[in-house]
Amino acid sequence: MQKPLAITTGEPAGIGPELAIQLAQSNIPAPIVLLADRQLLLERASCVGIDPAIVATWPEYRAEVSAPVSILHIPLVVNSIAGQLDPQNSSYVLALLDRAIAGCMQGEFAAIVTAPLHKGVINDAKLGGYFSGHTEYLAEKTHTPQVVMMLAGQYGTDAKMMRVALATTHLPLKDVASAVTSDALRSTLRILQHDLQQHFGLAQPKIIVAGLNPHAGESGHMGREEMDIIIPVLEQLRAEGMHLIGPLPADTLFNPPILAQGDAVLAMYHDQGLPVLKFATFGAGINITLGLPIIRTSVDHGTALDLAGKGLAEVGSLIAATQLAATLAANT
Ligand SMILES: NC(=O)C1=CN([C@@H]2O[C@H](COP(=O)(O)OP(=O)(O)OC[C@H]3O[C@@H](n4cnc5c(N)ncnc54)[C@H](O)[C@@H]3O)[C@@H](O)[C@H]2O)C=CC1
Ligand SMILES: NCC(=O)COP(=O)(O)O
Repeated sequence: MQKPLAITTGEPAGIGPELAIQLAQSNIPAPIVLLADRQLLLERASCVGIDPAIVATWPEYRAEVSAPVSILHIPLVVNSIAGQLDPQNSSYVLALLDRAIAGCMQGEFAAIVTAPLHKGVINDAKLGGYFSGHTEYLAEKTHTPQVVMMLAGQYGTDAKMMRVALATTHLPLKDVASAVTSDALRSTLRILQHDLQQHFGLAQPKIIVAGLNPHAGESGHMGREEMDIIIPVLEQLRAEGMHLIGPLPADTLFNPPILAQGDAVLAMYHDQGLPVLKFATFGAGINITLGLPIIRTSVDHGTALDLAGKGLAEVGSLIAATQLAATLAANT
């Protein structure tokens, strides 16, 4: 049998469990295993008016559902109420991830697809060590020195593809400039180019690189990171054959004619690139972690505590992330 995709259902008080149930009813071209507390899934299914008809426990499957689905039961620490965070369940959220990572590394699962978790409540739980997000946690647990966060989605009436990768991920804004070093930028661009070639069939990807400062530093008068770091790195990598455009001012590079010149944008920080991507593609965007030894995709949204347990959350992003994981797994 085809190896299944592991779906971590994320923060139990958020929308992840009910979206996972909806995903299980949709047409996914691969078997899926939902990592969750079984009772939580059944409760949230009834909240949103779905009879999930999933009784199989991984590694069993029931063939009569549209996609072969099973549940890998991991118990909650305490009962979870939709919309109400409880730090006591943070170890449960990490246990879902740890099990999925171990299964992927050992060849049990073909890929991990993550429903959203809540970074704040995991830190509130004080489990030892700062928790930045899935991206950094996956890098640490797979012993990967550097990964790249990229979000992608279709936008506009002609369904153009927008891909936005980040040079830095979950950092306080005050720490961003010092994190944009020559070494980090070089390896980010190499990982981005490699994975665009390997996973997205782009033989010679064109990457548009944003500046860090307003107007890309205005020739050094409005910040020197472009002159001192970004431009030298781009020149070096162009000499190696990479097709790089920029650094361009971030406020104008998302104009459609400029965007059309590249296959992906490298933004210097989270809130430089992602607001544009999410504005354009929200509800169907995908987050993919590049540079990992395993395949990991995710949704473009968070835990949406305001919608949890109400059946109002859109499942499009989780379906898109799962379909991409299935495609990447089939091509690997
Ligand atoms: N992959 C992940 O695990 C991610 C986790 N987060 C985490 O989620 C938590 C909450 O973040 P927020 O900034 O409040 O963002 P959020 O995405 O949870 O919510 C922002 C707004 O979008 C709406 N929304 C979100 N998902 C939706 C969906 N599927 N369908 C319809 N409407 C939806 C919410 O109702 C809310 O109005 C934070 O702790 C954040 O770190 C955020 C992004 C990704
Ligand atoms: N806004 C995207 C985001 O925060 C993704 O975080 P994660 O996938 O690293 O948990």
